[in-house]
Amino acid sequence: MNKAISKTGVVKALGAMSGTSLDGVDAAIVETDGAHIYGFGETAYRQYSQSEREVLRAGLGSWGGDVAEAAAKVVDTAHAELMSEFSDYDIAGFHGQTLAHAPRHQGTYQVGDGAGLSQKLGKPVVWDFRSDDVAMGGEGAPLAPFFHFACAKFLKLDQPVCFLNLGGVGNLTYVDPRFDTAEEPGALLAFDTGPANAPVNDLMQARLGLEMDTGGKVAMGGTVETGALELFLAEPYFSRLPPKSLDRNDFSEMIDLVGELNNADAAATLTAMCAAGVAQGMQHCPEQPAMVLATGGGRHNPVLMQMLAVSLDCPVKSVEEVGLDGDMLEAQAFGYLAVRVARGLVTSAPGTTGVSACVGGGIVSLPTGKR
Ligand SMILES: Nc1ncnc2c1ncn2[C@@H]1O[C@H](COP(=O)(O)OP(=O)(O)OP(=O)(O)O)[C@@H](O)[C@H]1O
Ligand SMILES: CC(=O)N[C@H]1[C@@H]2OC[C@@H](O2)[C@@H](O)[C@@H]1O[C@H](C)C(=O)O
Repeated sequence: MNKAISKTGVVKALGAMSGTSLDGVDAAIVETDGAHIYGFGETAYRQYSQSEREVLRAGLGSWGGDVAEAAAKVVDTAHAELMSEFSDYDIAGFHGQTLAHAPRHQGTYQVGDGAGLSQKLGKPVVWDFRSDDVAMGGEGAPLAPFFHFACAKFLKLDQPVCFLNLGGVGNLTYVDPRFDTAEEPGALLAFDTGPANAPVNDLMQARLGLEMDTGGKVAMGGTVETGALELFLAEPYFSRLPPKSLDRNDFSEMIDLVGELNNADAAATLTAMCAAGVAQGMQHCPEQPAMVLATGGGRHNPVLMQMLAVSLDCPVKSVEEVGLDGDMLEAQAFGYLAVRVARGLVTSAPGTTGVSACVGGGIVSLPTGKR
């Protein structure tokens, strides 16, 4: 029996996530029994410094070795600092940083030492969420869908909706809250839609030394180059049926498709590629959702949001419009999933990662003396 937390009842979980954008670590409290959400609590953010970000960037694509070890140190330090700001919680969920993801080949690789973090925080820590799903033949991502299902129930929604995370990579969860549980076939369909902000960020970095196209200001003055957009949509990824997932750099060559364009046209075209990947992906939804709820940093980009509004057949809203926190949803997701793991509940299903049967996963590390 797992003694990380009590077997039943509502607990406070602290989730922490370091996403593909490499901007920083988000941490947030969620109150849950592993099935339902009862409330959300404190949140915090710790930005990576420029030099830390460079170490992480150097580690991307590696499956171990010195660069990965250096990245792991940055991840461990940043998480320990940020999560130490919290004390009132029962268990933590630690996603770590994905350095590489190729579920059908080498697997999936998140750095970060959950056992060490548990010692530092003096709390049970759940980590390595993705490996078991991949070992069972799943994509290992996305994992937020079970949390999205719980959010839809928390919001008392009674029609299908989509959660659309616009991070470095985009991922979509179709949720049908008319089902009782997330495990039931048909309750969830999820997949990565394509690159979201990562190519635009890379373009801004390469051409202007900027981290992002803040407010879509560069893209706003540009014209979408339809030839490049068509070449992008011809990528075999878009004709694959979901579930399916991506590595951050799977589409890094997209930047070459806009190489000849001026900054504004290039940014507009890469932004349009993100929206087009989502529109393409939406065709896989079993029913037209009542709305798309956008979360992640891309929802702050009005150019991207406008492109989505034009290309999707249903309203597109920020999750804030229904009372959720779009900067913290992924961190909350890993807090929620930590409780599921600790209580032996599954965290993915055939409809979310393509795994052959519902599967749990994750390692539970307990601080010394608390076994
Ligand atoms: N004001 C803004 N204007 C335009 N883009 C923005 C703005 N704020 C954030 N973004 C974009 O959102 C990105 C960060 O998004 P987010 O924090 O959701 O990513 P992530 O969680 O690291 O990625 P993933 O979900 O793929 O793991 C930034 O790198 C930037 O591209
Ligand atoms: C392998 C990996 O880390 N994937 C991330 C990434 O970032 C967005 C998208 O690609 C999604 O599949 C996933 O993260 C979210 C939190 C998830 O697992 O739901």
